[in-house]
Amino acid sequence: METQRYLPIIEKLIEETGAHESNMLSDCLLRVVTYELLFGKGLGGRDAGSFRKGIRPYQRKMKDALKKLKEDMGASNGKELLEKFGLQAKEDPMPRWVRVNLLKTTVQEVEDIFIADGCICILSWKAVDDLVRGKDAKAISSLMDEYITSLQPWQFMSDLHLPDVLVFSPATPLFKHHLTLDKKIILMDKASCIPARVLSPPRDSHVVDACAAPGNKTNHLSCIMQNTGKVFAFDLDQKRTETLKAMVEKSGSTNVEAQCADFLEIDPTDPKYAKVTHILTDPSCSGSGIVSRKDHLTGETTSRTRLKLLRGLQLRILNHAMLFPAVERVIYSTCSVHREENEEVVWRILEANPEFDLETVLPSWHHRPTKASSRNEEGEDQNEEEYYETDVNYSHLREKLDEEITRKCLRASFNVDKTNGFFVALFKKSRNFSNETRQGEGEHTVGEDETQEGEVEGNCKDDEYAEVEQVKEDRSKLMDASEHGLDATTKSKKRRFSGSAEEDSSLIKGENSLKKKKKKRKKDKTRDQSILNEDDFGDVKQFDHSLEDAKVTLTSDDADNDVDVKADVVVRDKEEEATRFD
Ligand SMILES: C[S@@+](CC[C@H](N)C(=O)[O-])C[C@H]1O[C@@H](n2cnc3c(N)ncnc32)[C@H](O)[C@@H]1O
Repeated sequence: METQRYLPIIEKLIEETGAHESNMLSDCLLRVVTYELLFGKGLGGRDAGSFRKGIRPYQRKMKDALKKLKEDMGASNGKELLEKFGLQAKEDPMPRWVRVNLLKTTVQEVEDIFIADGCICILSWKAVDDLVRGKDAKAISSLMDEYITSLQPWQFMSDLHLPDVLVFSPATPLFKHHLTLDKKIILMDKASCIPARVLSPPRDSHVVDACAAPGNKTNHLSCIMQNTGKVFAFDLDQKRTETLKAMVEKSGSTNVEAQCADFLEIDPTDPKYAKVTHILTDPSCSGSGIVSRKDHLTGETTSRTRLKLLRGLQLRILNHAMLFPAVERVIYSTCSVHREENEEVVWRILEANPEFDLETVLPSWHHRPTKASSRNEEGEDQNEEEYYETDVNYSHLREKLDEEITRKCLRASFNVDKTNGFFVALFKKSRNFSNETRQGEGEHTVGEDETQEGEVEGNCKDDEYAEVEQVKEDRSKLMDASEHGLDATTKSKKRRFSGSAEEDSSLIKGENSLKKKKKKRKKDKTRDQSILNEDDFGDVKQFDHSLEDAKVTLTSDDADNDVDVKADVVVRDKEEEATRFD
């Protein structure tokens, strides 16, 4: 790391003295040896013989050049020189994370190629299993931290959590490396490699990548599925879909069908998607976790309105994913540090979809979300009061879900994990909810079948049941409507969002049951009563209205309108995407 800090000075001296023309040391070794010679402990050690030999012809010139540089810059020692170069204040840089594209090569081959290039592998993939065996998540994390902070320039190692990920010392120039250009390695943050690996669709499965461009995770899915089965990859943005398609082709993913489409418009009941069991949702987010941006510190992305809008989109995408009839596992990720886009989304989704439970994301990972009751996760602007104040008071559910989410979801951050800020949740459909149960649900009204109500109550208490049921019914109506084309969908959505919550409820639920539950709920404070009602979805509603308007126009004969409105929706999305993370 120290060599890294001095790198601009070292490179200047190497250039000035012509040492880069030496063919006795590789580029990386030359930099390390120069650092040791000029700023470090020197090259007196017994093992330094061959390095001394390599640098000897330039040793005198280098020392003279450094002396002159210090004089010119008015620095009396190395530390002052660093300051003069403006390097002192630099934070620890991000290590270079690399995912091996297993469709084109192997981890062993990549290790060998970098070693042949003069890099030093301090931990090979072959040694990882033995190293982590018997260790718990906390021990694995601190081991990872020890290794990663000891990485010297041009050194690299295998990751301890993800088998196809390598990590290089910061600033290792990999952008133009032939392995990168050939897409044998993909330069992506370690945290971004977690969702596909955790979703882990088996060979031959059918998978949806709902928000896919530029396609890093799509290719990762293909790798894990060994190019078998099918990945349906969607992205709303035309240009980004082109990038996605290029990525798919160049990276050797042959099982991907990429399409420029709004995932929310994809009909889950289309027979084409009947076998979709795994869905990856990585929707637009504030991007506040991206280390290089740091704009969460300036408040640029933290506007509550913006976060609410994004959360609306994220909720809709996740809810839509859960409508696929055969879906078993849905993974959700963001590169945001905000609870609104992370824990709160999971919270609401769990309540609206009682047939889904959380699964622990990467059990060997230590860093988990902080409980809502304990403040101050780094970088977050929430506090406990705000968290509960802005939302419904979940009473007994609040603690249960808080506990569940903080135990099973995953957080990543630069300070703890040397990655971008990231969040991952894995939803799994519970076995109690077979497809038959689900299809049958639409025909039941609450209260008519106490057994069924009892089953659901296993997931949430009576008071909340009515609202959860309402959302389920909404969703089944949307599915029915989608079978009857655009007009029907529009009508159904209109019904859902144009009327009062009361009107909607009476459309959806058995009157008697509704009255019974409303009477009971009236006793409670208004804010406490619902789990996922229209207010909760205010943000979603806003999105719905925009799509709604679009659809209404689309039903007219005016083809120009058609284009304009579609463009309008895309523009809105693009505005959100202005801060996205690729
Ligand atoms: C965070 S990026 C996805 C990154 C991608 N998963 C990867 O790993 O390369 C979010 C993407 O979601 C797309 N998006 C947003 N809303 C969408 C929608 N309703 N349907 C499909 N794609 C959408 C955006 O265009 C953007 O490309």
